[in-house]
Amino acid sequence: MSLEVAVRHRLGAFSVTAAFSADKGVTALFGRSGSGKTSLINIIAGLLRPEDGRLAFNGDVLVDSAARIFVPPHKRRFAYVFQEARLFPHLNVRRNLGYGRWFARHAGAGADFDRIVDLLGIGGLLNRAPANLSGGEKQRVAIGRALLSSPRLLLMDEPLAALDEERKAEILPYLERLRDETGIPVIYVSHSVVEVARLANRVIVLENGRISASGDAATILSAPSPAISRREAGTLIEGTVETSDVSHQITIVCAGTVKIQVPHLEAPAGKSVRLHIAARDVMLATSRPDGLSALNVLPGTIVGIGEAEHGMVDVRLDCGGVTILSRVTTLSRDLLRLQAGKPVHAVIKSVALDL
Ligand SMILES: Nc1ncnc2c1ncn2[C@@H]1O[C@H](COP(=O)(O)OP(=O)(O)OP(=O)(O)O)[C@@H](O)[C@H]1O
Repeated sequence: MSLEVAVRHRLGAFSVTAAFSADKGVTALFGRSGSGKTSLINIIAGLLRPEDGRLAFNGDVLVDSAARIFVPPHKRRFAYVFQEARLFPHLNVRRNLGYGRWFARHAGAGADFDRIVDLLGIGGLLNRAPANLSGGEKQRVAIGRALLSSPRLLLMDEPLAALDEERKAEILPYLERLRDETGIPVIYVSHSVVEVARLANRVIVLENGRISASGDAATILSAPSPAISRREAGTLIEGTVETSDVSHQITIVCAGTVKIQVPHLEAPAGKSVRLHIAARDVMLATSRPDGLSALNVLPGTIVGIGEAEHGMVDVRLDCGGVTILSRVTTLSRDLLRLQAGKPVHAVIKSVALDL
């Protein structure tokens, strides 16, 4: 599949100008609040008609301002999942799901009801009314309804933003299954590094209505960017599960020449995993520390040190071919005489797991 976008649109004082293409897998539109993500996904959905530009899906032209072509949303065969589930309150879950299927029948493509119900774990909810579902369950039903319309492309605008951390964690594995098992390409709007790190194959960074960077998730999320808040800055590491120590509930993940211990994973050896290590969770030591409870202490070399901001700097390290970012105070930088080329040890306090 291929989605080609080259559009320009003004909204009051704000304008979006973006050109990119997306293929299979999950493409994240990533950026801070107000950067234009929703405007851009609405243009793709057909909810906004761009003043200028062209949009094509698999060679099928959906928008061409010069040729006055504008295919309306319902004829694009794209499904849209919003921040809130927007279920029909008077219909039970089965009938809400059936609504998506009704569209699919009319589009001539049947979708496998049981498979999607199973994929999203909503089999036990079919006779319930939306009012009696948790936020996470409602959102899973909304995703199921979208999938049952047999879309050519699934558009998701911050589908987890309205949920608390626990509910987000509950839904993320279902989104991963959706990505890995359905083959439906997804455009996923988010401002969360954790979600994008976990789900996206490719990331398009938006700033002030313009694309400021794009590329694979590991590269984009590991590079300094105004789209990434200082709280979330860090590095994304691609690794594979090596072994598990069940008695200590620890799994060892290999990334390049480095081994990283993480909380126990129910995953077979060889499975690919992504780890997100936030810079604020990495301390530096100029010699190997002893008697420390942190499990991961990686020797490395300083590659570079960023600009000071609010008395803090980001120190970029090469640890056996793996890039790690550490946030330290400017006072520590000076006391430890940190500079490029200096060998140090990175003490990792916690690793976020992105299975
Ligand atoms: N109809 C409109 N008229 C004028 N300005 C608009 C209109 N719609 C959106 N904007 C402005 O365009 C900018 C981008 O909005 P948009 O919703 O696309 O950003 P976003 O990145 O999705 O933000 P958020 O993450 O907060 O949803 C904002 O400054 C917004 O106020």
